[in-house]
Amino acid sequence: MVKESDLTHLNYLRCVVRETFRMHPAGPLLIPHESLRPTTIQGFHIPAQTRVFINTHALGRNRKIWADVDEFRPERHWPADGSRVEISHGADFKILPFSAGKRKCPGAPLGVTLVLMALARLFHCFNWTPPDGETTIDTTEVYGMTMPKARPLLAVATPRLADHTYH
Ligand code: HEM
Repeated sequence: MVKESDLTHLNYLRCVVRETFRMHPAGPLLIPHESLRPTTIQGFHIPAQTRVFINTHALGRNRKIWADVDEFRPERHWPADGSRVEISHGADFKILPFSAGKRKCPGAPLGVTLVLMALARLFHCFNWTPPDGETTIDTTEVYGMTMPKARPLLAVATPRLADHTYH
């Protein structure tokens, strides 16, 4: 069974999770913040006490940053030097699933570990197919403070390991 110590080595799975957060961030506008003092960022003036939203959903679909934005393509995150794929934001700030800075999600390491572990075990233990008669899995979302799926996920799990593994 997959162990926590395996997770740093599962680089393709890490790409899958990063790509999922690029396309489907849990909070599309993160949590609203307020500027304490006036500032200017890349020519945009932000007065003090302005409510600021970070549109991380738009960041993940920004065509100046990403090619083929609507394609789920985990390989795009594969590091040329073989280093570990970063799922929280890296130095380039190209995705911000947990926000950044001093109010960044303090649960990010735990969140990343739980998501990786759940997926790793589900992929290791089962083959997954769409329900009978369907060829794809519907990933349409509802926009709001969070982004739940529009329709419940329906997928068929078939065990792929020896029986005793599941007890
Ligand atoms: C995949 C899982 C998770 C995601 C995608 C996520 C995402 C986020 C985001 C986007 C924020 C807002 C940051 C901002 O203010 O801009 C946040 C805040 C926060 N998260 Fe998470 N989170 C996850 C898991 C967790 C876990 C497991 C915990 C606790 C064990 C946690 C605790 C918190 C807390 C306390 C804040 C508020 C931080 C503050 O305002 O200073 N999160 N999270």
